[in-house]
Amino acid sequence: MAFFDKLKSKLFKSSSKIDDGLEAIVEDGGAVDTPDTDDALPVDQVMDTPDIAVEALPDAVEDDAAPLPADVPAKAAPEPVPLRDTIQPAVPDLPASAPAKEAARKPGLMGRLMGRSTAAPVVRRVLDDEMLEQLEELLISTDMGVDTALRVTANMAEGRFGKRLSVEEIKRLLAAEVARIMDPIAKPLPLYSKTPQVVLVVGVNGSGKTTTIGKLASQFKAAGKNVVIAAGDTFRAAAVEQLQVWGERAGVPVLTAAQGSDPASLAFDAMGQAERDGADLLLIDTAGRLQNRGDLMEELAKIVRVIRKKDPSAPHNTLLVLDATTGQNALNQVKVFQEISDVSGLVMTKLDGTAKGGVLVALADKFGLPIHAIGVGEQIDDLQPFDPQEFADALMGLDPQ
Ligand SMILES: Nc1nc2c(ncn2[C@@H]2O[C@H](COP(=O)(O)OP(=O)(O)OP(=O)(O)O)[C@@H](O)[C@H]2O)c(=O)[nH]1
Repeated sequence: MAFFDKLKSKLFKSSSKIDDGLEAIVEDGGAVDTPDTDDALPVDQVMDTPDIAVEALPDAVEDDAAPLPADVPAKAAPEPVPLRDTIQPAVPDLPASAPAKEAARKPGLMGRLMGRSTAAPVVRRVLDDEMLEQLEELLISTDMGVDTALRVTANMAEGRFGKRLSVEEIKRLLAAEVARIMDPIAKPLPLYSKTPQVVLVVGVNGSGKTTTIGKLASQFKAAGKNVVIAAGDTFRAAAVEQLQVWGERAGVPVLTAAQGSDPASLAFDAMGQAERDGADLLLIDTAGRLQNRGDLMEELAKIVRVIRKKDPSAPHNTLLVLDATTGQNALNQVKVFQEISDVSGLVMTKLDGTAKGGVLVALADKFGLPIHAIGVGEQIDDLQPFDPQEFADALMGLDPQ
């Protein structure tokens, strides 16, 4: 619960945008429940979940939850990541608590017969084409993207046209749809039995690569893993210093090279040190200068070539770090980095304080790449495992269920 509160308060900007927008949409053409309208449309009927949503829920959750034998071959056998506060994805509840909540707010039978109201009135609006369009626009404004917003709202509307919905009910229905899209891609960073496991971290400058590596190193170290960091962005002195600070804090060695020197040669040395140290994980930072794509592609390719001399199966993960505040531009970055490297999973940073959190839904919908973790601040604990239902609820501004 504490985790949820934190995520929710940190995703405040996305959720408050949806909050405000939904209030306005429902009030525009909605009406306060009266005894007549209550009787006409029982809440539990409104909240019936279409079959499509029910079927997709349980499957995806089991994948990563099963513990794995220790001696399985590399890449075949991920074990759950030992991130601090790891929360295994829960089977998303069907959106059943909204009716219960709102029913609880309604006056009892006697109260209604006597015309007494014991709670604030609930405004509901009939779901029609116009309202659906408004909902689409609202989701698009959180950077969910047109295609994804259309799909989310269409699924949510299925079987509910002509029914009267309240803000709370719409939030729960939309959250269920979002969680359904996100569920298959919520996967902790897999850990392999083969060590050192080499994790190449890529992303444009400023996306949060350095910070994410620092947080990952600290959290893995705290979980008992032996970690080595290679400060592979040899052009940016500030990035190297930042990594050294994280390294000191976490008690993790950070390998650096002279400014402007060849990152591939640093990566090679780091492989050597990781092997000598018996490290479990080698995290390699890389440059993010997309201005010259050809150069960056060649630089990454060279790093890969060189580390494969020591381990032909490396890198075992290529983590793309994306900045949520860039909104739809993040989609473009995935495309570009998929072209120049073998992206195996995503970390989305800066979800705190942005109204563009919906972009994560668009990413999940479009690329289906695993989301290993999300950044919700600059502190070590602000890198969290990705939980689809909590994310969906926080995005919609829902209270904990
Ligand atoms: N609010 C917030 N800030 C973050 C988060 N992750 C990183 N930052 C900040 O974003 C800024 C850029 O982060 P870096 O880790 O330096 O990004 P980078 O990709 O390594 O960028 P270069 O060092 O320029 O290559 C820093 O000020 C970080 O503190 C996050 O999840 N939330």
